[in-house]
Amino acid sequence: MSQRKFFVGGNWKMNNLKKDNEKLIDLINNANINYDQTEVLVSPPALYLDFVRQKINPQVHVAAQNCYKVEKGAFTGDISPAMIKDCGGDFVILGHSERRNVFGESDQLIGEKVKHALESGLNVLPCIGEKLEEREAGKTEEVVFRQMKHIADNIKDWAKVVIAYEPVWAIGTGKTASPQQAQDVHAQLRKWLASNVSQAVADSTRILYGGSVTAANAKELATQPDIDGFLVGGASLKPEIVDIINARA
Ligand SMILES: O=C(CO)COP(=O)(O)O
Repeated sequence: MSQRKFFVGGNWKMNNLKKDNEKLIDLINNANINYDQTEVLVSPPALYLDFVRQKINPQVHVAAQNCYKVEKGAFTGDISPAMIKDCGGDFVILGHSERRNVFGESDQLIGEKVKHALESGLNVLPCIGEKLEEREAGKTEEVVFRQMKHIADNIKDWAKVVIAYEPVWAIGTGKTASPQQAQDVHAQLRKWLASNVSQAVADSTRILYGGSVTAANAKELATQPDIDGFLVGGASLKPEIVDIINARA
């Protein structure tokens, strides 16, 4: 188990209306959570950032699920880091596999978004991960290292960065990576950071695992030395998120 502070994020994706958000907020606000031990983040759809920020425990980070790479302009339908901050958000998830694969975002664009979000003063949570066919072709490392490089090249202040490794084949499928499979990739990513950024950054940067995390599998995943927490989708909409947050408690 690492000395890095445990970190659990709930990516609500495009789910829930205000009344459901209120229930989730109540759940988290009333739960027994040791915030000295675990950092907690929730990521509602951007429309609800303000609403969630007003109501949730101030110790909980509030993240947008995406943003664009400039502060303002003629980009119909998009939002900027300045707007996220204005609505009380302090983090943004970037490069989620659904952004990459459903909305066609490139490594290059994700790198540019990381750069602008950091320059705007947000913390960033960039996501990387291979598809099933890439894993089966033995290309997992090649893919995640390439994704990581486009992100890392745009980061100056690593204290504002938490990485999520989310194998695409494990997202929303009920197929979690085994603790060993996840640990292996996390260890390789940390080695990559040591060689390509610095040993200090490799030692201090949290690498979260995401992909079908549940209360049932979180505890064992959380014992792996290079897994520093989770980015949770489906289970973050249910009461079990509290058990996942407390997986190391
Ligand atoms: O995409 C994810 C979190 O960002 C993971 O989603 P699930 O936990 O639903 O598999």
